[in-house]
Amino acid sequence: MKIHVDLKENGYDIIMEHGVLANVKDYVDLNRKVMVITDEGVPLEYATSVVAQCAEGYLHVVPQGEDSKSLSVFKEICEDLLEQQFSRKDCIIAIGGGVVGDLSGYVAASYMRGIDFIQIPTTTLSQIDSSIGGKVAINLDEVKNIIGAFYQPKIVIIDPDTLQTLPKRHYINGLIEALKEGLIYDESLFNLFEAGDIYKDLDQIIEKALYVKKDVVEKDEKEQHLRKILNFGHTIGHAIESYYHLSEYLHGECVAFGMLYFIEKEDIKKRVLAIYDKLGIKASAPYDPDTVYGLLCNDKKAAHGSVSIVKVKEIGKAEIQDMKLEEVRVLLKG
Ligand SMILES: NC(=O)c1ccc[n+]([C@@H]2O[C@H](COP(=O)([O-])OP(=O)(O)OC[C@H]3O[C@@H](n4cnc5c(N)ncnc54)[C@H](O)[C@@H]3O)[C@@H](O)[C@H]2O)c1
Ligand SMILES: O=C(O)C(=O)C[C@@H](O)[C@H](O)[C@H](O)COP(=O)(O)O
Ligand SMILES: [Zn+2]
Repeated sequence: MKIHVDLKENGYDIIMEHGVLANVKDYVDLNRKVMVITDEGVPLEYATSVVAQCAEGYLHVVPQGEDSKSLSVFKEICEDLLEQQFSRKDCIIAIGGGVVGDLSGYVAASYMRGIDFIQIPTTTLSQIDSSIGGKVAINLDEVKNIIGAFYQPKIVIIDPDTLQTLPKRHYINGLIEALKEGLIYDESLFNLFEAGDIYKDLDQIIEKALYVKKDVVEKDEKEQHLRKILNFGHTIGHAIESYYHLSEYLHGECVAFGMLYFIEKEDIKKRVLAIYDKLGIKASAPYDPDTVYGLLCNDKKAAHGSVSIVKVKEIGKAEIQDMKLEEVRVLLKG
């Protein structure tokens, strides 16, 4: 399957094909220096099989987990590129989840003010969400994605076969971003979670989620307004993720917490909670409201005492409403 993301200067294709990892050379110019970046939790054969297809391939493995989205790991990769004398005509390939993709993308956006970047996502989250749309970033002092850029990949190559080795908790974690997209944009995607099978319907879930993100990013690449809907659940979700030091709960699990605060109707909330039960995920985590409030003020949608909050009043439809931060503090206490 091929989906084209149509952006004026920097549109690109998303290729989704079982077994495509063996043929990356058919889609990407590998006759140059290529730095393949992965993390230690991703089966190494995924990266080595791509390095083997390169004229001059290099492999950089980072530790798994959020701590790799850091200035220190960013610096290590940049130093590696410099040492191997990478030029502007060379490229970076990210093979992994959202951590590897966000980190590698920010390196690609920064090194020599930008070199080619290719995403080969290997988690449900990165195949559904993080590999497209161009949001690349690292964390700073446990604040999520506070240093970053909008930097689109040249191509995204999705091999669903790589998900076969993904641990179940991470498999479920990534699906929450697709559930989010069903709630804010595509009721048929939501219905797949309510009535479908998250294993048998996986390709359909990924495809529908990709079309949601494609549609929204094409309309508002740099998140001036509409794209904020993709941040549904993230205002409180990111704050709770940081509250737990980016380690206790996974990103999608925190988004699941955050979404519930802004689903207006009780009957819809009940349907979402039934899906959480089906997925085996928690609906909340204990926290100190004032601490979470302090973290929430770092939200990139906040300014001058207010924050753009995404709300769902009907399934498949999101609204963006500016709320006083103080109102959100009251909500957190309630
Ligand atoms: N840029 C965006 O638009 C965007 C969107 C959503 C989330 N994110 C970010 O993505 C990150 C979360 O990404 P994630 O959930 O993919 O986590 P992750 O990148 O940490 O990967 C999850 C775990 O699975 C392992 N893994 C990856 N692929 C595997 C495979 N095929 N088989 C076995 N193990 C594998 C990794 O080593 C890691 O331990 C967060 O930092 C979040 O902020 C970014
Ligand atoms: O693509 C977007 O826009 C999103 O908001 C997707 C989110 O799922 C993702 O977690 C993103 O990284 C959060 O963006 P941020 O601007 O809050 O860091
Ligand atoms: Zn997210």
